[in-house]
Amino acid sequence: MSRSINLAVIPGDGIGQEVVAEGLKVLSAALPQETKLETKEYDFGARRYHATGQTLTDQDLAELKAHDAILLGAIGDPSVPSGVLERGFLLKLRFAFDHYVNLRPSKLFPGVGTPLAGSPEIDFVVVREGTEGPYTGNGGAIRTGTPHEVATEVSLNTAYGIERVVRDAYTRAQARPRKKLTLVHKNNVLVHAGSLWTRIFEAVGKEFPDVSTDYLHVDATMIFLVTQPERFDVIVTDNLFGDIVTDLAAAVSGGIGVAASGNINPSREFPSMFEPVHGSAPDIAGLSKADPSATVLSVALLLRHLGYDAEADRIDAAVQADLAERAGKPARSTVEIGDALAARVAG
Ligand SMILES: NC(=O)c1ccc[n+]([C@@H]2O[C@H](COP(=O)([O-])OP(=O)(O)OC[C@H]3O[C@@H](n4cnc5c(N)ncnc54)[C@H](O)[C@@H]3O)[C@@H](O)[C@H]2O)c1
Ligand SMILES: CC(C)[C@H](C(=O)O)[C@@H](O)C(=O)O
Ligand SMILES: [Mg+2]
Repeated sequence: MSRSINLAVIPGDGIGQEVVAEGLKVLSAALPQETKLETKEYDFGARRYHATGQTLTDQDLAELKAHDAILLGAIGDPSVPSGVLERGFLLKLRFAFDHYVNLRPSKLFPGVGTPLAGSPEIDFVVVREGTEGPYTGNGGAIRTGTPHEVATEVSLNTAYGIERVVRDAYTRAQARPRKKLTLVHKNNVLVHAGSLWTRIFEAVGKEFPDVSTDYLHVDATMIFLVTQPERFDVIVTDNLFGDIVTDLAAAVSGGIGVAASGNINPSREFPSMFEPVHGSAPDIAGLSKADPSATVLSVALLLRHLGYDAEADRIDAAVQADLAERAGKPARSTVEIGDALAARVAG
C-alpha cells in the first residue's frame, strides 16, 4: 500500500461539482494521518469546452497519467451538443487509459427502499467491457439531412478484448462466496458478436471449474433484474448492454444516487478512474439535492484499488448506516449527507 495518494480530481459538470466535493471530504476523513493526499483539480467539461473548444488534449492525458487514480464527478451539459463531451472527454479517457473493466457493484443495503416487491437480496457486480462494442465510434452517416440518410454505429468485438474482460469476471466470481457468473448478450440476434462472446466465455470457463455459469439474453435480463435479482452474482457483458443493465441495477438497489463504479485498468499501466454511475443531472444541478453517496462509494472502490481495504470498509459501513437511518426522515442536502458520512468515517 502506498503511503501517499496522488489524485486527479475532475468534478466536471452539473451535480458532478457538488458530489465530488463531498467525496473528497469523506476521503480525507477516511485516510490515516500518515497518508499524504495530494489532489490536483482539472476543469474538464462544459466550461472548458466553451472557453477553449477543448475536451481532452494529449497534454491533458500525459498529466493525468502521472496520478495514482482519478476521481470523476460527471460530464455532460445541455449547452454542449450531445456526444461532444461524452465522446470527446469521457470515452476518450476510458479508451486512452485502457479502462477495459468497468466495474459496477449493486447491493441493496438493509432498510433501503426499492421499487421491487418484498425485500429481495440484491448483491451482484456487473463487469461491463469498457473499450469496445458500439462505443468505439466505428460508424458514420451519408446523405445527412436528406430523407435517404443512412447512419451506422458498428459494434467492435475483438477476441483479445473479450477474453481479457471475461477472465477478469471469472476471477471476480471465483473470489465471491456464490462463485456464479452470468454472460449477458443477445446471441440469438447479434450472432457474430454473440457467438464470439459465447465461445470465449465457455473456453475461459474451463480454467475456472469451480465457477458456475449461465447465459441470459439482455432482454430477459431486464425481466430477472426486476423479478428475481437474487439470481445474479457476477454479470459480464459488453459495453452498451452493461451501460443499460447498470442503470436498471441501480434503480432496483437503492437508486441511481448510490450506484458507484470503477473504470479499471487491471495492468496498472494507466491510472484507473472512479465515478458515480449517474450523470450530471441538469434537472437538479445547483439545488443541493444530489445524493453524494454514489461518489462516496466510488471513493471506497478507489481506496480498495489502491490497497486501503480497511478505509474502504469504513466508508462502505458509513454509507450503509446512513442509508438505514434515512427512512421516514426529511430529505437532506448534498452537503448534509457528505458531512454526516465524513463524521461517521472519522469515527
Ligand atoms: N459518467 C458521466 O459523466 C455520465 C454518466 C451518465 C450521463 N452523463 C451525462 O449527464 C447528462 C445527463 O444525463 P441523464 O439525465 O441521462 O442521466 P443522469 O444520471 O444525469 O440523471 C438521470 C436522473 O437521475 C437523477 N440523478 C442522477 N444522479 C443523482 C444523484 N446523485 N442524486 C439524486 N438524483 C440523481 C437526475 O436528477 C435525473 O432525474 C448527459 O449529458 C449525459 O450524457 C454523464
Ligand atoms: C455518458 C456516457 C458516455 C456514459 C456511458 O455510456 O458509458 C454513461 O452513461 C455511463 O454510464 O458512465
Ligand atoms: Mg450510463
